[in-house]
Amino acid sequence: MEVGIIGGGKWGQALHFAFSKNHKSRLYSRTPKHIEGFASLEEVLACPLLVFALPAQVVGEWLEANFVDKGQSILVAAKGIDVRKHIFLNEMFAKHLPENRLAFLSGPSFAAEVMRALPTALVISSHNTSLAQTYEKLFPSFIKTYTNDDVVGAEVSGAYKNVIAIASGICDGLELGNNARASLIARGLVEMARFGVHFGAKESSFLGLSGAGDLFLTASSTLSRNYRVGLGLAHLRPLEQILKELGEVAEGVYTAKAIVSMGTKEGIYTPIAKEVAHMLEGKPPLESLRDLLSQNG
Ligand SMILES: NC(=O)C1=CN([C@@H]2O[C@H](COP(=O)(O)OP(=O)(O)OC[C@H]3O[C@@H](n4cnc5c(N)ncnc54)[C@H](O)[C@@H]3O)[C@@H](O)[C@H]2O)C=CC1
Ligand SMILES: O=C(CO)COP(=O)(O)O
Repeated sequence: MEVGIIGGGKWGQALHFAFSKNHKSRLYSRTPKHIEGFASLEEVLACPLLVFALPAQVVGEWLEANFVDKGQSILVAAKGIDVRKHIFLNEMFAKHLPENRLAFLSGPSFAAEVMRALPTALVISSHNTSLAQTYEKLFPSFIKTYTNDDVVGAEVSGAYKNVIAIASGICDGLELGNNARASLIARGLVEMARFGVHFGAKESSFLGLSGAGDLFLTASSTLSRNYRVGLGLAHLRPLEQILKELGEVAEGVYTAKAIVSMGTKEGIYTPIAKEVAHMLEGKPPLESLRDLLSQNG
């Protein structure tokens, strides 16, 4: 099969590496890369199976400016919620192609480990079962895949866990201990499930790889960019400087704000996301964590 990847960041390159094991994979990014299979945008858009691996915040403008509908399907590999429009990515993509040509990728998967061909498990979610199964065939044997039809569950899990990972990094950066971190992660899981179920997600998705799996991974490892943002905030470093040094996307920074807006509008209880948004705007981390973890919080 032939697959075209849009986005040459860490995740786009890792997926390209994985797909290239058994298939013809082409990768396009705005900055040319010296890797086998690098292709022009035109060549990539001509592939029947596309994978979108750019940050969530650029989805709208990228599709408007570049997407040409030739009947291709898209597997969305970004994990975030648009901070300006406050809508899920499936709604943004649905403006450009029908939902039966859309699928979403989620699950615990650091690009750096996929690049080393380490065992990984991923979920492909689509309202079109046969499309999910087609994308499944692209993955090599070191990646175990599962399919389901819970698109909103996959999206909310992938986006929300980044916000909880920032909180967890802050908790560890402040050296508040393992008890505190475990309680944040567990409460974070409940919080993200409540948010997702409100928008139609299945609760069971949050107990599996997309939810608990990716949350546990991201909220407990310095390999996570979002967790590292949290560590930086705990050490009272300015956000701008943290992001500049990171040099890669940390989706939770934007998704926290989107969740708070959507939660406020819909009357959903999102205490951890709210405190993360406050800390990103300058609230002292110790004060925020006390508000979250103390008896009166
Ligand atoms: N790195 C990882 O381990 C994983 C990342 N993801 C998700 O995949 C998405 C992409 O992440 P990474 O590749 O890791 O980020 P990255 O920061 O490594 O790369 C992002 C890429 O997007 C490009 N880009 C940024 N704005 C652009 C624009 N306006 N137009 C065109 N290109 C633009 C950058 O030049 C860069 O090549 C994120 O939503 C992330 O949450 C999902 C699973 C794992
Ligand atoms: O989504 C990821 C792993 O599943 C990557 O997390 P970070 O973006 O925090 O590095």
